[in-house]
Amino acid sequence: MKRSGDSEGEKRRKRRKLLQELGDQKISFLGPRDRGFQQLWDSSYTGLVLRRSCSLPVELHSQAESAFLTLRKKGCFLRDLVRVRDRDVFTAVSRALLGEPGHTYRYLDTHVSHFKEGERLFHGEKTMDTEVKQGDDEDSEDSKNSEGVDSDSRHSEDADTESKHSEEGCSGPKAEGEWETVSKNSKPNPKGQEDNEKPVTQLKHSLSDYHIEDKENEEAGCSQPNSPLLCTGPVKFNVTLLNYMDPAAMSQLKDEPYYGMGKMAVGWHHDENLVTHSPVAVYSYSCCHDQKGESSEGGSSDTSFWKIGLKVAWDIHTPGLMLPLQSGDSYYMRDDLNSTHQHCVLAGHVARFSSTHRVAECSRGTLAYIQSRCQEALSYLRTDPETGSHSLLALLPTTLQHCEEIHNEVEFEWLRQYWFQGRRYTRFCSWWSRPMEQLENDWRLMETMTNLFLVLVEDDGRAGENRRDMAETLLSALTDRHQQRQTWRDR
Ligand SMILES: O=C(O)CCC(=O)C(=O)O
Ligand SMILES: [Fe+2]
Repeated sequence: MKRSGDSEGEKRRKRRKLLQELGDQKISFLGPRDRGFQQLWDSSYTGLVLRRSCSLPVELHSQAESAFLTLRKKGCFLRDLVRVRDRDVFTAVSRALLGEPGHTYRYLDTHVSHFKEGERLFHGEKTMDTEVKQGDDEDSEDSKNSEGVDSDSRHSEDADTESKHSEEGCSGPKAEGEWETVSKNSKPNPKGQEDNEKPVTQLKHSLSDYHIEDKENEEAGCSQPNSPLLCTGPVKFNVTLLNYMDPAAMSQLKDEPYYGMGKMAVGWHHDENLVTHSPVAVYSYSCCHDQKGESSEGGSSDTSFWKIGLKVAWDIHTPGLMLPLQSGDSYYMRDDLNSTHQHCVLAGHVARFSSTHRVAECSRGTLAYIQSRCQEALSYLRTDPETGSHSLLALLPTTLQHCEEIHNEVEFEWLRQYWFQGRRYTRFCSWWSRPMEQLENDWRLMETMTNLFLVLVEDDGRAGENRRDMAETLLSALTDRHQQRQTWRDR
């Protein structure tokens, strides 16, 4: 989902220029209590749709809640170490990724989540492995709010939140004893497993259905005025990224810098790596039902609410929009909203889960894809069945170039990404272990190929032109690999 082809340098320049223009001033933003809010929404934030909690079945809310709490209890939410402007930083929110078997999802340059079909918590709904790629937004430094802390702190943090929630009885309609039942059921009992998987799948299906009867919702007081959903759906979401954060356990949240909207759980960003105009649907669940925020003075701008911030990308003149969310509310970013605008998540006072659904662009992100790429490269390698010795079947510079590109792709986009943090998820899901071993074997054969190419160009007996081309191609591939390996070593 590239909004523009700006290079990092250009973005930096643009950002600096805007910040200079802005000086010390904050840009204005509007919330629901402010006059002109709806007009601003209609004129500058079309594509944003709010779907109130009451438009989804009550059972779905309570099932989703059980699923979230069980996942948290099992430690499935992990903070991702992402790459932001050449720095590695931990996301403030903890995440888990669900999706099709063998599919991966990229954001901000790292494999983050890693589950798969058949595992206890996710059968029926599949988990996957996430790659991260450099963000392309102008605010990529805060594109995901993050802080450089040791990953181990996450464990104590999760433990803290768990006990905190129990103490405060912050579990919404469910009492603590019932969470126990959920987690016990989910272990040995297949029926219990299904109970945990279904809600996430069901959420995805409910949110993918665009045919919301506005009239019906209006009567129930559910609809947001002037924000009809177009009947374009249902859409087939292929990625579910779950987020979790307890603000009480997070002491170093950044302040939203441009508008003064408050503390950010997720900084300004565009969602990356989606098919063009993929809608993004987000279900928001906060652990205490925001009663405090609703009734207190200041209402929606009350800091106890979780809120979404939206802004027009590269624009310091259009006011920002701040949308408070009550537990069970969902919102959609439709049409080109995600590419023309940025969004952030503003932390409320209680712990909150969100289930985000998207259509990821995954043509180069599946296991089947990388396996077939490896086969392409290895088709130029012959192994003698008798001796096991290897030889090259094609000796052209273009073949060499092609093989070395695949070699780099499997090493840097898959193996290193996996070993960097994708592997953390093996304790919940071993699905990727075997395929990764196979990819590593393929990679090893490609190392053999590189050595054979090297022997070839070092062979003084070989004729001039071709040998020179081969040497140049090889040198450039090896230099590139060397640099990339150095970057990974530094990480
Ligand atoms: O939690 C939310 O409401 C949205 C989170 C988000 O922007 C993301 O995961 O990309
Ligand atoms: Fe997002």
